[in-house]
Amino acid sequence: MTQAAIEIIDLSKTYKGGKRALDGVTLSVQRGSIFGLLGPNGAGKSTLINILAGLVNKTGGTARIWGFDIDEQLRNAKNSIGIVNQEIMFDPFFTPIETLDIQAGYYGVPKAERRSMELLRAVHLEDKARAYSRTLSGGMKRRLMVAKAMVHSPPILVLDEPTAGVDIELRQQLWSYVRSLNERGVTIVLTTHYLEEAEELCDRIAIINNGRLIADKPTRELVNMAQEKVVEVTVDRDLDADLPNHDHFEKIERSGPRSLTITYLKNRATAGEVLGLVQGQGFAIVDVSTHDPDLEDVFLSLTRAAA
Ligand SMILES: Nc1ncnc2c1ncn2[C@@H]1O[C@H](COP(=O)(O)OP(=O)(O)OP(=O)(O)O)[C@@H](O)[C@H]1O
Repeated sequence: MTQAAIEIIDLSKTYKGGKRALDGVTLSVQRGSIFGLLGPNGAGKSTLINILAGLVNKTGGTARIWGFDIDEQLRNAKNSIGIVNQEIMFDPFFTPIETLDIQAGYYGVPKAERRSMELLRAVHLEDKARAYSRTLSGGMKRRLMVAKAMVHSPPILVLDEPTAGVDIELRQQLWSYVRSLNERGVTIVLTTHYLEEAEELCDRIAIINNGRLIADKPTRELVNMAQEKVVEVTVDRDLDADLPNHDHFEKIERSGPRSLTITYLKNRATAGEVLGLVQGQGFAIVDVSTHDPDLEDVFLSLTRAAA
């Protein structure tokens, strides 16, 4: 079996003062995947990432990065991962190109192998190569952080909330760069509050809440976990106060003179049955559309259940 890109077993962290930020988290990230780590504010995502980055000491469990144990082979572990933190961290008096060169030097990348300009081009900052970093906009700074995390060509890139405060267009650019890295074989781990983003980008999603893992599944499976489905039905005549009803319907509402919005649980009924029940009550169906549950629905129901 190929080794995982990241393997975490029973990872725990209790901060001084007693806050238990991680409580026995076990998960593994497959090589070549895009893995999403989701959770409400304060769930423990940054703590987990900071442990991998060597910025926070764990209080229990083990973590291996690209097969290297963070306790026993820290240098190899660190060389295998590039981390983009939530906070913007670089000297504002250096230019972007200097920032990348210095970082490459820090990782011992020989001058001939440095790809600073190529990295700036990839994050659309080549025209800012020689500007002071402090003059960059927030979105530009974030893209510089991504380039900085990639100077040593790590096989894993971790992004902790990389698009917080970044506008939609820049976010799209950032994600297309992240996708192209992934296509070239880089394993991606990201935390985000944008659930749609996670749904669109990630192959697999783990959710943590209060320091505990509450889900870890392929994205599709996770989305399928939402039981509520909604079907919009247009019928052939005006609806009066007597709406069709059945105990298979969780909720039924009139959304127009001839249209109905029916919510049902997919483990109790199928769309066909729901439509059959409407027809059975004397309505001919003119049009139908369905709404599939998205990650937001799953996320809310899981975090609510675990609260
Ligand atoms: N240095 C610290 N000392 C004490 N408690 C801390 C420290 N850092 C984080 N915590 C606490 O640990 C818990 C987990 O925080 P963490 O930053 O890992 O969450 P998060 O999921 O990344 O949240 P967010 O999405 O808001 O960044 C929180 O209750 C937080 O207040």
